Amino acid sequence: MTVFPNAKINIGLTITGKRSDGYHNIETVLYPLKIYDVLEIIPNPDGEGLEFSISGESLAIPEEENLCVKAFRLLEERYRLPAVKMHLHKDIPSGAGLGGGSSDAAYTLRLLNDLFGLGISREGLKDYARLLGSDCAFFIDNEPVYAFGKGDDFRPVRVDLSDYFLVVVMPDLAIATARAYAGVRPRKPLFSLEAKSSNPPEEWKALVQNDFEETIFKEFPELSGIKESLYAAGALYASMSGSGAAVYGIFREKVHLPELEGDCRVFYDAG
Ligand SMILES: C[C@](O)(CO)[C@H](O)COP(=O)(O)OP(=O)(O)OC[C@H]1O[C@@H](n2ccc(N)nc2=O)[C@H](O)[C@@H]1O
Ligand SMILES: Nc1ncnc2c1ncn2[C@@H]1O[C@H](COP(=O)(O)OP(=O)(O)OP(=O)(O)O)[C@@H](O)[C@H]1O
Repeated sequence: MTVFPNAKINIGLTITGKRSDGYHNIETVLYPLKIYDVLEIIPNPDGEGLEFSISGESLAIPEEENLCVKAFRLLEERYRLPAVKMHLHKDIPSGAGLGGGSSDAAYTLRLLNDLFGLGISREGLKDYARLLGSDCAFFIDNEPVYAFGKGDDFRPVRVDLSDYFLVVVMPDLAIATARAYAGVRPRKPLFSLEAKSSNPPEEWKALVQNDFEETIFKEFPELSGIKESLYAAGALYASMSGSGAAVYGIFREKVHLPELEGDCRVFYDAG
């Protein structure tokens, strides 16, 4: 069986406090993108356990560190899983703030559950996903949500970008999430993002911000340059996604940005 783990963007991101478990409390809106990896899992009756292979963008991590493998191991410890062959084709840029690895993990849980009839509920899958990373649980339902706590408690949100043209720009730069969090001082926002996101994208520029931008843009000014280029090209709203390095722009009409394509991967109509 083959599935297509998708990426996500963060619309706004406020870091509201440091938790006793070393993580941070945040609020953000998570929104699914039409940018995909490919994940195939097939029963392997002549084999044992998990045979894993990967293609596409290389990750330079040991196999057991891959979030797909971690997801398999998590279920293997709790359920009788038949031997499988798993292949992951990476196309979502990694270290981008696009949730690629998190999505791969969530889709591995969903696929094993469906393939072998494990009977795990949606909420049960989200609880397993929470053990794999803060962004993973979002990809179980994969709907736009207002996320809070560690970023894996959700409330529905009415954000619909289907009438807009979303461009995602990915420079040749990977940013480690932990390092990005270490650089930001928490703040208490006057108004919650949950309220602000009910405004249309035309009003977000003055309302909705990503708290990582200040420190990340100081270290990587080219990212701020991309954001400004998107506004210069007519974006209604532009922002870095999550802890970066991807920067996205929301346009009313279709655009083409050849000036950005030289040094970056540009994904058009991604929303
Ligand atoms: C930046 C976001 O992508 C926004 O959606 C997420 O908050 C990060 O999600 P993620 O990549 O799945 O992050 P995890 O793999 O859970 O955590 C990586 C590291 O980021 C930091 N981290 C992550 C989430 C969070 N709420 N507070 C944190 O401080 C911690 O140092 C953690 O060790
Ligand atoms: N299947 C995978 N795909 C991508 N990265 C993976 C995967 N498994 C483990 N990783 C590791 O996780 C790190 C972060 O992966 P991921 O793509 O989720 O982060 P990201 O793009 O920064 O997204 P976000 O920070 O929004 O979760 C990578 O740098 C890589 O070392």
